[in-house]
Amino acid sequence: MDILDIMRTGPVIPVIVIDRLEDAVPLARALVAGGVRVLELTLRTPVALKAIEAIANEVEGAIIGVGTIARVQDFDASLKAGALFGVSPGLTPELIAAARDSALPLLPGVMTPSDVIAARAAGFTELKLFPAQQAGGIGMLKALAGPFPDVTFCPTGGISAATAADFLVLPNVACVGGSWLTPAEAVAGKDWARITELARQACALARPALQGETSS
Ligand SMILES: O=C(O)C(=O)C[C@H](O)[C@H](O)COP(=O)(O)O
Repeated sequence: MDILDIMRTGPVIPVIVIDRLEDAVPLARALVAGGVRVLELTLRTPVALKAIEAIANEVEGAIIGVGTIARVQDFDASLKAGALFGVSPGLTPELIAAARDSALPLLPGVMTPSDVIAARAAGFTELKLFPAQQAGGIGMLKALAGPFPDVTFCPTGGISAATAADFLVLPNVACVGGSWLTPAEAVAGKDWARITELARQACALARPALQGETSS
C-alpha cells in the first residue's frame, strides 16, 4: 500500500501511545473491531517498537504504522518491527534522504507553505499538517488549497470527535489523525469496549470523494 491508499482506508487515523506492552494487542484489536484498521503507534515510549511488532504479528486486519519518526535510524527500526508506513511530525534533509533509502512509505509533517514547497520538491504530495489546529486549522487548509492543488493532507493535532467532520469535508483532506480514539484513561483502565465504540463513531464520519476518485 502507498501512503494515499493508507490515507483513503478510513476517515480517521488514531494516534496511539502505548505505555504498557500488554495493552498493545487488545487496544489494536478494539480499534479494528470498531472498523479502524490504519493505526499510528508513536515512538514516544520505550515499548513502542515491541508494541508495533506484537500488533504486526497478532492483530489480523490492522495496518500498523509508526508515528513520531524524527531520526534517521527510526526507518530501519520501524521496518524491522513490521510497520507498513511511517509518519513524521516534520521533515528535514536527513529524513528526506533516509526516506529515499528506505522501503517504509512516509507521511511527512508540514506546518508552513515553505514546508509544503520543500516536501513537494522532495517528491511528497501526501502530507500531515501538524499541529493542524494550532497551524490555523480549517482556514489554513483552505488557504493551502490555492497554491498547492496537488497536495493531499492528513491534518493532525488538536482535532476531536466534534471537529473531525469539518476537516473531512475539505477537498484537500483525505483523512484526519488524532488521539481521541484512545483516551489515556480508557487505555489505563483497559476499557476496550469504549475504544471500539469510539472507533465505530469515527468510521461513521463521512469521508468526501477526493478529486479524481471514482465512486464504486
Ligand atoms: O507524536 C507524534 O509524532 C505525533 O504525531 C503527534 C500527534 O499527531 C499528536 O500529538 C496528536 O494530536 P492530538 O490528537 O491533538 O492529541
